[in-house]
Amino acid sequence: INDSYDYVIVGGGTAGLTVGDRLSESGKYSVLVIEYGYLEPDGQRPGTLYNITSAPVSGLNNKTFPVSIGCVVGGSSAVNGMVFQRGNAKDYDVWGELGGGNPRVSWSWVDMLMYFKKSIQMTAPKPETAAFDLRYDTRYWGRNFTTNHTIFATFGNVINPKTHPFYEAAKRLPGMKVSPDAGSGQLGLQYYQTSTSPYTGARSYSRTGHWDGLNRANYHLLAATRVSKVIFDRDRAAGVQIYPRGEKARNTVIRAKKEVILAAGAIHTPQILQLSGIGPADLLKRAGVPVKVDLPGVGYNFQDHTFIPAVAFSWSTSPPIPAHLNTSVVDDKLGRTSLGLSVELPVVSPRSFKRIASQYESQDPAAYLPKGTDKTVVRGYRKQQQIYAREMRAREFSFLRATLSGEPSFVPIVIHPVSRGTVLIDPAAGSDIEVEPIVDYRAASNPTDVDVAVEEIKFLRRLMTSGDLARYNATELAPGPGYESDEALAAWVRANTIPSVYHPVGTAAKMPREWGGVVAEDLLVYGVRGLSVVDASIMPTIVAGTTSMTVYAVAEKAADLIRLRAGRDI
Ligand SMILES: Cc1cc2nc3c(=O)[nH]c(=O)nc-3n(C[C@H](O)[C@H](O)[C@H](O)COP(=O)(O)OP(=O)(O)OC[C@H]3O[C@@H](n4cnc5c(N)ncnc54)[C@H](O)[C@@H]3O)c2cc1C
Repeated sequence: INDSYDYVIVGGGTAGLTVGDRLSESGKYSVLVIEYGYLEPDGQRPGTLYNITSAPVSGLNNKTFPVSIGCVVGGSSAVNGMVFQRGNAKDYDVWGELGGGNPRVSWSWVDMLMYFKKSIQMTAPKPETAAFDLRYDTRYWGRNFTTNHTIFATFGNVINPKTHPFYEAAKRLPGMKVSPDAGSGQLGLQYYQTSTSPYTGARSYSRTGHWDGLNRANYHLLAATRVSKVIFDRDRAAGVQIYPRGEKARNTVIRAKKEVILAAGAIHTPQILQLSGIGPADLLKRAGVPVKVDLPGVGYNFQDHTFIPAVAFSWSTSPPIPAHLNTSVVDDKLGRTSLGLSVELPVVSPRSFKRIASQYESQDPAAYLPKGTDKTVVRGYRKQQQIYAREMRAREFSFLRATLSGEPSFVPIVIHPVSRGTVLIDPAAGSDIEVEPIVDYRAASNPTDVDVAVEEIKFLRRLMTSGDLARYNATELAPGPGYESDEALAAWVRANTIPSVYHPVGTAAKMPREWGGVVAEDLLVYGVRGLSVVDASIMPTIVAGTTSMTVYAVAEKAADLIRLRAGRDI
């Protein structure tokens, strides 16, 4: 390990290793990735997570919840569920809208699609799945198999035939579409991939795609090492202060000649920024951290998907499976391909979507944000509110995601929540990086999210009791009898919602500074030079799918932006 590098990357997770690989591949720049987790000899150890408990969530009956994030080389991509989805095309167009109009950089769907194709190689489904209406289109994917140094999206070899009756029934619900490809950015029914190597059947993640086997003299990884803060020469990020895991007294500094890149994820990136003096000034003062830049958005705009673990039914007789699909279901190394739904609000709730949109639109934007939220952050939220209200009435923005497992039980996800939480250092802990930040999901703090969840339950009831599936006389087990009124359902939602699908995003948002943004369109942090953020924190709004695929694409795009400015003084 050297004393200085061109690029110092904080966090060897999903984004960190992707950027590290790209910046080092030409051989021109030296790159160091610093990761708190261990480089596990077996490549992964599921369950290697930070030990964080959330603040009590007042909208969910004051319960606390575990905050799961990977703590290992590979970060959350080493421990995640490997469900590999993108958001809606509209999600990225909204990112463009929330960019404030920088003519040189665009984050809209067409631009991001280029990076989805660069970052992920898709392997087509096997002939065994041909009997199903599995739609895919290679135009949405990278198809470069000349190297193992990539991330794979792979279909399983088999499909559970029990999904078929659900597919047929859901397809016939009014307004429902079938997506041409799970990566097309379009809504509807879709069979989707997992992040699995087609060759080995093992997890494909940032370590296998962007570290293992590269052996470049200019690409170093320092594992089991904590970055405690960014250090500055006047207004330029000059490097980071680090210490070996568990040995806080052994501080040293590694210098960055070109840029410090924060890729510590949506929980720890805002923590490091705040402990480096970049954040809401009043919070930093209370914690005794000298203020470098008063940037009120750091740690605000926190979003995650919320879900209900079971909206459950039982059959009196299960739907029959057509003989041609009823082949023996043998799980092989690639596992099964799953079937998902991505549904817009007018289809989830033809009766109530206009009311929900109008009520949401007319809210005072500060009403459900944390007390004392800075006016710039409120302004940014107002923008998001206008966009979300518009999209609640439109057909390109999903509000429900669920997997159709083949069993009469569902896990509905509020995929575009409007509540916003915070990730803030604990002022009582001062500048101690070992004390985890206070993670306040604030899920369901905005009643609109509860309204949407109630409509999701009614949608699933319609799927099970009308149309194709009506004849199987499903009995509802959860919520169950007695939950008819919206009020009763809302109370059930608050009692049963989990505030995180492990998709934390948004805490260092890419938005204009006057809208509470933390990074500009080029991902450079406002108010200093030579410091950028490249991870899930930069998403201004959460996407309608699992988040890792979007993080890979963000990292690929960021690497191009960073290389572009490498010759300039920033
Ligand atoms: C349990 C779980 C299940 C999930 N399931 C799915 C799924 O099925 N599909 C999907 O697409 N997504 C899933 N996700 C989410 C997805 O994996 C994440 O959104 C994505 O990986 C985040 O990438 P990132 O680069 O922002 O952060 P991470 O990959 O979390 O990387 C951040 C890294 O920074 C390191 N770090 C933090 N602080 C410091 C410090 N001070 N010093 C040094 N290093 C530090 C961390 O140890 C970590 O390795 C899941 C996540 C979890 C945790």
